[in-house]
Amino acid sequence: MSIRSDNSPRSDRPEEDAIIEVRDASVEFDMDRGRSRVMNDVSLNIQREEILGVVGESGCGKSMFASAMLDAIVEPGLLTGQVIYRPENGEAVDLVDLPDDELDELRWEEISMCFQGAMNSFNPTMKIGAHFAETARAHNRDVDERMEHARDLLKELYLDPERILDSYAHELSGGMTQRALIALSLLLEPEVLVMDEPTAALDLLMQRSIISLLSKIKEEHDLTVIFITHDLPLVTGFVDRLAVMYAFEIVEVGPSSQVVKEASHPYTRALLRSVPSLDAPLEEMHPIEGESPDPVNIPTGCSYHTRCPIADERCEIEEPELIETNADQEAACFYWEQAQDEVTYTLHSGIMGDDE
Ligand SMILES: Nc1ncnc2c1ncn2[C@@H]1O[C@H](COP(=O)(O)OP(=O)(O)OP(=O)(O)O)[C@@H](O)[C@H]1O
Ligand code: NI
Repeated sequence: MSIRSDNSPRSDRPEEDAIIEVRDASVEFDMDRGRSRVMNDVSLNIQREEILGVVGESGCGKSMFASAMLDAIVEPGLLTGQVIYRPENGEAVDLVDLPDDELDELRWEEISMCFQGAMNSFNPTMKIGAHFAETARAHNRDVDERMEHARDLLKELYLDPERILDSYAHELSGGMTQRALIALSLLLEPEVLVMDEPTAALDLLMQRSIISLLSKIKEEHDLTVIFITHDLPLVTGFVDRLAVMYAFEIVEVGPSSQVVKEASHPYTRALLRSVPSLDAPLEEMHPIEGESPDPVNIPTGCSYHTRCPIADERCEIEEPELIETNADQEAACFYWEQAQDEVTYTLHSGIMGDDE
């Protein structure tokens, strides 16, 4: 295994701080309609103990990115590039060419994932408790001792451990199932937790309460969290950094509050503009016009040029790289400075989270 260190994005902090380095990672599917590239040369350092939010429209590749963090792309999808995991005390490994048995060990123990749709993550014929016991057993842990830990985790998530462990998923509410899944993913005390739309099916109150629980759990367990969502305003106050995906690529990344206040990429700006305000009249809503790209037919040049109000000929031909636009902030746009003037948006209350 060779680990390259030359092409890290400029604004990222030194490599030693990164717990996961994603380098030129792509995912392809061979389909009847042609080859489909559903993640396109993504490079990003995930810093130890940060909360990284990954946002973008439905179908832009967020779940592919999440699955790549565990080399868990569904068959027959093919992941290429590098996903280097750097444990605090130990040798770095590239998950992309790690043997299956080592990968199985690393999942849950080092990098854990809550997949999209908590309900489907539990086997309907098994009680919740059996999932915890099974996970401990599969990783050769002392089951009694781990079940004790499971009870503590469930309590931390304001659940009644005995009731939850003795129930089937369908006997619980969506919020309870989701919290039980979070507890399960923390059972083996992982370093990194990847959460794919963990609050999508829940009401706003439950979404907010799960997010505040996650902040607490993150501090207590020194976790690195990758939080995937299509709901930008939900996470801006909670995540340290935001990565914005469009058409299977990261088009902007930077400190969350800075990206929200001074977005560089026209797509990020359009996304912020499209956020509905609770008190604004309907006619003031601005959904992003046009359709999100088809992975079999990605536009040439900048893939956003077909929807971008400031795109010109250059954007149709040349593909923009991520460039630094602000301290620790990068965007993939030739005309990001122009976008500041021409793609306007207003921030309304709520978008920065409750505490700002
Ligand atoms: N098994 C598969 N085979 C082929 N293409 C797939 C497969 N799963 C997903 N895709 C395609 O990959 C692209 C990225 O999908 P992905 O699930 O990562 O999007 P997403 O951003 O997570 O969307 P959502 O917000 O709806 O969850 C989409 O165009 C999707 O149609
Ligand atoms: Ni998804």
